[in-house]
Amino acid sequence: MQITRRLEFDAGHRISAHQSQCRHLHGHRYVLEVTLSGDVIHDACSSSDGMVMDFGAVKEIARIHLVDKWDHAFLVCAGDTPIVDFLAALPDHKTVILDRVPTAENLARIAFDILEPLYRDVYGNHLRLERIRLYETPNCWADVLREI
Ligand SMILES: Nc1nc2c(c(=O)[nH]1)N=C([C@H](O)[C@H](O)COP(=O)(O)OP(=O)(O)OP(=O)(O)O)CN2
Ligand SMILES: [Zn+2]
Repeated sequence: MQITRRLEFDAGHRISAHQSQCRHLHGHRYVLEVTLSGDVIHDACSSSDGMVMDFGAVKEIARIHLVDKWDHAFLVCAGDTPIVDFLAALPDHKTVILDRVPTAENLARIAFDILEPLYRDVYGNHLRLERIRLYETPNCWADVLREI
């Protein structure tokens, strides 16, 4: 069985080498979809009876380990030095420095790699992170799928 939990957050970014608009500083309301697979729990004594994982618990893991860190942050590549230096000069600015360009593809990959071990076997019901889908806009998204 598969379940999906959707979370949303706001963040700024730019793609400095982009030929068009995206080289400018701008932001998105990102949508993160976390898709898990696992066996449905059959335990009348458990609050998760009938579930793969409680949607609230799915959200808490993604919120604590990813969304709270990226929400209202500026996501910047370490190599984008003018912006890294500018943001460092702003007192207490929420900046997330990444080792790669903050495209939807790269952000989805980073999200998958952070979250995958955190969902693995949480309930002993073969729970796995199957897919991270990250919407950069309502029309543009990237998927990272579990490979093994
Ligand atoms: N493969 C990718 N292409 C682009 C990315 C990306 O992350 N991966 N990012 C951008 C820009 O950052 C921007 O977020 C996308 O803007 P745009 O193409 O304008 O998307 P919209 O949904 O706003 O487009 P509409 O034409 O208004 O629907 C660019 N490319
Ligand atoms: Zn963008």
